[in-house]
Amino acid sequence: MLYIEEVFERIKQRNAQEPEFLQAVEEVFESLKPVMAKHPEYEAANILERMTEPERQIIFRVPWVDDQGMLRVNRGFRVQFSGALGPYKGGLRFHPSVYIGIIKFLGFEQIFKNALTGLPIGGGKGGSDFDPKGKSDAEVMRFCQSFMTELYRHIGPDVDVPAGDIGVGGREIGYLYGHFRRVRGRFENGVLTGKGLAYGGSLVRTQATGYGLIYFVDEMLKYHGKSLKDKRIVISGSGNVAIYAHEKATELGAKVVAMSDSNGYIYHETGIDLAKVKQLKEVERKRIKAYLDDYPEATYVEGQKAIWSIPCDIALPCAAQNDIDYDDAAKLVSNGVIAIGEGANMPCTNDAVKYFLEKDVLVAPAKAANAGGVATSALEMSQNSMRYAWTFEEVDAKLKDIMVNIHQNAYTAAMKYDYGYNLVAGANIAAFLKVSDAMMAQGDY
Ligand SMILES: NC(=O)C1=CN([C@@H]2O[C@H](COP(=O)(O)OP(=O)(O)OC[C@H]3O[C@@H](n4cnc5c(N)ncnc54)[C@H](OP(=O)(O)O)[C@@H]3O)[C@@H](O)[C@H]2O)C=CC1
Ligand SMILES: O=C(O)CCC(=O)C(=O)O
Repeated sequence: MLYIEEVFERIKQRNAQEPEFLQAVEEVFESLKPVMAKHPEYEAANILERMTEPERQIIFRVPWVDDQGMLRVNRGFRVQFSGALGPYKGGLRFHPSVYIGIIKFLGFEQIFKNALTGLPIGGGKGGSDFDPKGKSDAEVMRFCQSFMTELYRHIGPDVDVPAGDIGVGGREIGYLYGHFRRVRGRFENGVLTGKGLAYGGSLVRTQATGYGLIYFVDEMLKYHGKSLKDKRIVISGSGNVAIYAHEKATELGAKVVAMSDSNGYIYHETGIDLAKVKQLKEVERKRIKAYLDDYPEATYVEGQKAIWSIPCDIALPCAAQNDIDYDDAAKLVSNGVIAIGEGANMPCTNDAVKYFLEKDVLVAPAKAANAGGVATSALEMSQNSMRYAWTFEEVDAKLKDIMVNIHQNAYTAAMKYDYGYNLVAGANIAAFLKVSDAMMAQGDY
């Protein structure tokens, strides 16, 4: 058996209850076969087994009191996966589906994504099975304070720097930072990113993942002599990534005809009014169905999956993992899709990605295409260290440069290992080489 297969067998045995983590590892290992064949030194150093075992995993109790005075208990997680390139860096997800396997898959992906940014950040991820939906601001605050009461001892600007992910946005980061400052007794704002502008946040961080995704997709299209102009786009989700992907895609001449939340999707043939979606989601925290109150001519369909039956040129899954499976991929292809931009983490199953590539659909893989968020977080860390703030235009220009470079590096790595224009393999390889060389230089850890 090849080394890569032997290691995967051991990983399967050790993590049998974590299908999402195994899926993420399998996808990376598949890409690495020619690299391992060419570089026996990685096998000799058992790099793959080291890279797939987190450096540290913290699981903790989060008790909090709801508005009725009931004491509730959730579970908190922080997985510090790899510190080879810099402080652990990655978001916090608050969602009822969260368990250790989700946090490990996200943390594993984050190692590679962060390496692709070219900035000095390691990979980590955290979160809780707490559901912020339907909770009052006071309940969310009490939860965040209790969560930070444990987390604060494990993080720091040079140790581990959390940020947002699903269910964690500006409100939650504010409560988390307020409590960190209280228990630490010092203003140390480089400990979290995605902060408000008044206390050390960076301009463009809110927009960064969505904008970065579109900069990457645009680069991919340009490489093939195409552009976003007049393209029909379907986006799943209507959260942070989805909203700012819509904003930038529209600015570049595309038309977004559908968006969703976990209850269903809206379809609006003349183009979805983003200002209305922002008001519903960022201000009122309502369901996407309420879009019809202002636009009765639009359609609302219950359930998430059917959104992929809508004919489009470009599909941007920006909600959760495994959103597009093989059947969805087949529908998208038969309706003429030309490109997929993965805004979410691992939004396509491995067989869906394979199918798209077989059918010559351009795939912008998540680790590369949604790296703009964490890259801008790293820019926020730089500004905090300097006690300085760049303008919107300065940060946006850096973000764009980073996305163009990631595209170039993924493409170069794919070509070098005979994958052609396969950015899924190219991104995995470029990131792997960077992390593994840092690990080799640092000895046997
Ligand atoms: N924020 C960031 O900077 C980055 C985010 N990502 C990834 O992008 C994706 C979206 O994140 P973000 O926009 O920040 O999150 P938000 O919480 O802002 O939005 C998530 C959106 O996805 C919808 N959704 C649909 N199905 C699910 C499901 N099963 N589980 C959770 N959400 C679901 C949510 O609907 P509802 O409200 O009904 O739950 C909501 O519209 C995630 O995969 C995240 O990991 C990647 C890189 C950076
Ligand atoms: O900004 C960050 O640190 C992390 C963003 C994130 O969670 C992600 O890239 O998936």
